[in-house]
Amino acid sequence: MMQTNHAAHTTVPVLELAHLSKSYGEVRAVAGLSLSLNPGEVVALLGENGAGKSTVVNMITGMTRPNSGQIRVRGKEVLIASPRDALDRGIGVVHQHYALVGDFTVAETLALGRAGPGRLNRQALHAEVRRVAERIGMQIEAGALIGSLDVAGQQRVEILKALSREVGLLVLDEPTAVLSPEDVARLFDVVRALRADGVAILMVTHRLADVFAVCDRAAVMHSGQLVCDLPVMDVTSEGLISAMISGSTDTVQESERMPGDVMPARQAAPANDAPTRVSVRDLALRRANGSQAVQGLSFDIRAGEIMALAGVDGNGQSELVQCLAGVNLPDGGTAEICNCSSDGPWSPRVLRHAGVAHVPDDRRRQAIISDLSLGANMILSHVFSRRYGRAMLDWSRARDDTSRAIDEYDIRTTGPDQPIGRLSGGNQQKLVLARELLAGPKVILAAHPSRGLDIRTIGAVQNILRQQRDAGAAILLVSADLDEIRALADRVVVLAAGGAFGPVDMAQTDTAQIGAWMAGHT
Ligand SMILES: Nc1ncnc2c1ncn2[C@@H]1O[C@H](COP(=O)(O)OP(=O)(O)OP(=O)(O)O)[C@@H](O)[C@H]1O
Repeated sequence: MMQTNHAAHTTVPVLELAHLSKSYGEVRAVAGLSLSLNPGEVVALLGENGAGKSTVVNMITGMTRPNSGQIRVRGKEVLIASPRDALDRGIGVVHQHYALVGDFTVAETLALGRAGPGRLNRQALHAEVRRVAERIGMQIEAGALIGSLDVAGQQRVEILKALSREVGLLVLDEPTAVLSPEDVARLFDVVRALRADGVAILMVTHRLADVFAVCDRAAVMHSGQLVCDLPVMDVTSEGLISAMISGSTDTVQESERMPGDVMPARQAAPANDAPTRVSVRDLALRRANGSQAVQGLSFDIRAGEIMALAGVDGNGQSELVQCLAGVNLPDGGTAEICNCSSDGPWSPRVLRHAGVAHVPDDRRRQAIISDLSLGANMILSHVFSRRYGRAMLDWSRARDDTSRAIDEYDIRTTGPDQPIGRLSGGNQQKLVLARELLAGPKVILAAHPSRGLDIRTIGAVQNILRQQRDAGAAILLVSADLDEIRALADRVVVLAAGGAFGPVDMAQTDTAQIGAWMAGHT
């Protein structure tokens, strides 16, 4: 178990990074970064997309090696050779993408990867899960199947997994991005319990609310460098935003801001006679494992309207979006999009042809091919439309579109020929958005469009979605982020606890009500 003795807290930092640098070819991802974390300290690591945060995490957790500089764990210089080596040294990490196996129970998951058959004693394992969970006030059932847990539950398992080892530092990579407000509050309770236990926490986040809610210090990166490292009580949101955007805590010049910083008013409510573009009636959907994901769901989306589909991941949102994108057929009821019906021909090809754009929720598995260039990834969604030619590929048009997207979306890359897997996560997401919105779609299925994006880019992306809406697109916005829903949606439907709440006009509800529905309360 991790240390529990407060008397054992010393001033020796759990982790010290000294002049750490990492380059990928010409790109200096991290340049001379020094940062230390004391026991029981919660430090936020902030920065725009491509600032170098993941590279720092990767070096700390043994995913990649620094080119120069030192890493010291409890005062001793170390070379962290692998993720297992990091764990052996007391450094645990909870990534954004959980690598859990659905058929195992929580207790079995903790046992995975440990040597020795004696370890698989079911009772002992269950007792261990309960012991670790209770100590940090976490609610979790040792016998629950991973596949039956929602995303917040799976995150709790990942935290438990790390804590079942003797962890002095826990790295949380964008832990709140996928959670409902209630689950965020629960996570923060766990973070506070860990802090009280002397565990240091490094939290990578794009959300300033996380910083002020639970962090002790805020460390901001800009272009690979640490430009601010201050106690949270000494910083303001404006100062942090300035540091992220310009690398200085001085006030940001107007010219440095992106258009999204200013939220334009709604141009006009969708006309009552606007055509219905998406219609879902009594829809039933199953998960891949056969369980019921959605039942009795009905709503319409008209041209020029944004409907938010709120809820914590795992409550049927993925199944719904995949059905509306033509990947799956409904298990019951019907879906109609732009005069195509799920009772007739229904496939991604048919629906793309009808004008449907799709920003999937799982970028790495569904939206991009990492080894291919940005230009080739640009082509992926437009193969059926023949935008880039029929028999011969119009490569120069694809490159032109990609170059324009790089400028418009401020994508940090060496150019259209760079493999997309080399970009930071946020910059990959920007290319996916640019590609999907390129051809003026009639319907946009946008699953977590701003997940992983920095605060400036989120504003810009929200403005682009508003422009598309004003140009007549019908938009289904899948989101767990109440600020995003409030900023964009005209109406909202919530999927939670196997049921659907709404749809309801945003004017007729408030974020407290939506948050309560997301938690499954009526
Ligand atoms: N494997 C790689 N090969 C080449 N370049 C890389 C690689 N990984 C990261 N980079 C580059 O290093 C820089 C820093 O990327 P990093 O992923 O650390 O940023 P980040 O702050 O985590 O961004 P985000 O918020 O978008 O996740 C970027 O310019 C990125 O393109």
